Amino acid sequence: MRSTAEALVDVGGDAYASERLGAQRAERLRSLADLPDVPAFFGRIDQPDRELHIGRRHVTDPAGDPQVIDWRAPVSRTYYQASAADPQGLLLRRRFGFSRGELTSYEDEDLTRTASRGHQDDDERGGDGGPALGQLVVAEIERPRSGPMRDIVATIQPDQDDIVRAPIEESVCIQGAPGTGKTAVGLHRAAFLLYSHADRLRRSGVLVVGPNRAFLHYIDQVLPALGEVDVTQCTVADLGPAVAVRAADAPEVEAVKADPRMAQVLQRALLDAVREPLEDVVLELAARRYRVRASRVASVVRTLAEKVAAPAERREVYYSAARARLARAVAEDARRQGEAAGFAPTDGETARAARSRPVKAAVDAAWPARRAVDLLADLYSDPALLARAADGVLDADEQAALRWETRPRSLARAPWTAADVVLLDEVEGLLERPDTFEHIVVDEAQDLTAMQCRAIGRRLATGSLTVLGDLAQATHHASLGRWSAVMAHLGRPQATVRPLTVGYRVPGEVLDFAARLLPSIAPDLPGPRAARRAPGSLRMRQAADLVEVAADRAAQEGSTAVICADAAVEPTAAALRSAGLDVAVLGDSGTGDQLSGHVVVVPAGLAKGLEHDHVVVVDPAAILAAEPRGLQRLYVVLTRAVTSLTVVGAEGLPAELT
Ligand SMILES: Nc1ncnc2c1ncn2[C@@H]1O[C@H](COP(=O)(O)OP(=O)(O)OP(=O)(O)O)[C@@H](O)[C@H]1O
Repeated sequence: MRSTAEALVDVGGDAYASERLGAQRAERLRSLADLPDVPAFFGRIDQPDRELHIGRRHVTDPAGDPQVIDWRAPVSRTYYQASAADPQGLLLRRRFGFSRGELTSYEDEDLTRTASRGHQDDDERGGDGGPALGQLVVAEIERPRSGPMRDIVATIQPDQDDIVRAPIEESVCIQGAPGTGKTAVGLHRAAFLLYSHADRLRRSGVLVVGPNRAFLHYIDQVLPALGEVDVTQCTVADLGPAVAVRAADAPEVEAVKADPRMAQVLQRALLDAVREPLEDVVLELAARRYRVRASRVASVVRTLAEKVAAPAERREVYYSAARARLARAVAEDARRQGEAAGFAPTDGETARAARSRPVKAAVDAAWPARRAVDLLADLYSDPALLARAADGVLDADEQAALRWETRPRSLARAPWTAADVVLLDEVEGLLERPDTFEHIVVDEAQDLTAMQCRAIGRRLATGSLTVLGDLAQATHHASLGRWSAVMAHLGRPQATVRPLTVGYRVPGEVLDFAARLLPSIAPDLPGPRAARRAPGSLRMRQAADLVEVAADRAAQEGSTAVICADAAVEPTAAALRSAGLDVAVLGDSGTGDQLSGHVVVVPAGLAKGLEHDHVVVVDPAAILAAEPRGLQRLYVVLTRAVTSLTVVGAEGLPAELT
């Protein structure tokens, strides 16, 4: 297929057509480029009359006959869904095992055996009564981690496949315990939708929103490995305007800024400067003078203000565009007067009149141009404006929490906080229509505040959402706590919540241990079930044993992370280095070499969503004490391990875990 594409000659009817053909061919070659170590197929299904190989993309022979079927094609579905109990027309499923691109093994499942026989085989039962996993699937899950996240296309499980292939119209919300594959499922769903609805999605795109740069860096190879290179990935902060964050809010201040009532306050503040004019506008149109009555202009201003204040999904007019509309309305009024008097001003003359000085002055007075940063700075530093905008919405204490002592002279150096960026984005969403996407995948969504949800929802004009998260891992104090609230603020309140309960990452011993925190942090959630058990995977050690434990784990195959309270990162790294260990520290940006260092020290605040073969959790008491939701943070860090978890300083574990 590659040589066919390479051999084509880009001759179109003219230079432009030839150039377009060349660009298309380059695109095709790019999508056909092989990634080293990525085999052309990973599975086979045998139907009574044919055998089909399943792979990451279609492969055809020179005659155009399919040799490998794309995993996303409808016929591939049986590869993921068939079981002995419900063979779906298959006789056999074969999984191929590869090592560094070389075929090393295969495993057959005879789907003609009856269900009861299959499930009684000891080696087919999952760790905690979960699904029966073949040896190749277990080997894939346990394969040592290094570097970024991998795709799971060869081994997607039936409950995961249901979500991956849910119809594009359906917004889905997935509540899944740690390591159940939420992130993997969300990314594979993006790839599935891009394949199944290529035209629709390539035009307006797919967006993946993650919690921080380190996480985005960790997942950024998955979609390219699946042949999808045109997906935008960003953090919620990236959605907002590029202002430098120079300050942090106290929790009670952040709680006010994250509250959805702020949307109303900001909208009122924006429209506060809009004035119905008291004076007529006198303007020239096609060399004649006209007077447009103040009452006429006022009525246009009122209508526009109502339209700008409409809920986002029904908003037709944005604040900035309303200025041009107002100017046009004034000029059009003059034109009608001219027509009534027997003149016929042209479109061009009317447009010129709309740009004339008296009309501009009238628009500036009635509907002043605004910038988000000015508006928010005004709101924070002008108590009278704040009182007008927040009247009946925020109480006196809440208003006081927002106030700045003084308005900084330069707004570029203002003490903006992360929550302010979200508010600035809300204002920008009133000023201009944001760029929108046809599908948005939101990961770690349990931590979103109402205002962050609104920022994401605004970017979803008519499309649908895949929302992934675990309420038990919600560490942000202003997060919403209920999926119904998250989905409502995202603008898709009807979404169904689907659970994923089988944990693939964490061995049963470790998962059961961490889950003892659930009654305290998320009593309504079902306990997770581990797909496999690994005796000896959980160990408790004294604080003094840190260096010895880290050295021992680092000597094992796979990645080793030492997770500690954010404030303890430097001393912990220093202690390990002075013992001669090769240590990297994971920073916000999460660059590759930090992730593949021999021992990587991970601040607890950045551990979410990541995983490592061996995890050493240092001083749980400090992690617990570092933040109001310390128990949730501890649950996150205890559920990062694929192979082993060692708690160092186990004497400081909370009562639930001792
Ligand atoms: N069907 C599968 N086959 C092989 N590996 C899988 C499968 N499902 C999940 N995994 C692996 O399990 C690990 C956890 O997956 P993932 O990170 O998507 O879980 P998560 O639910 O997002 O976890 P967290 O709650 O910690 O964010 C990953 O290494 C992933 O590759």
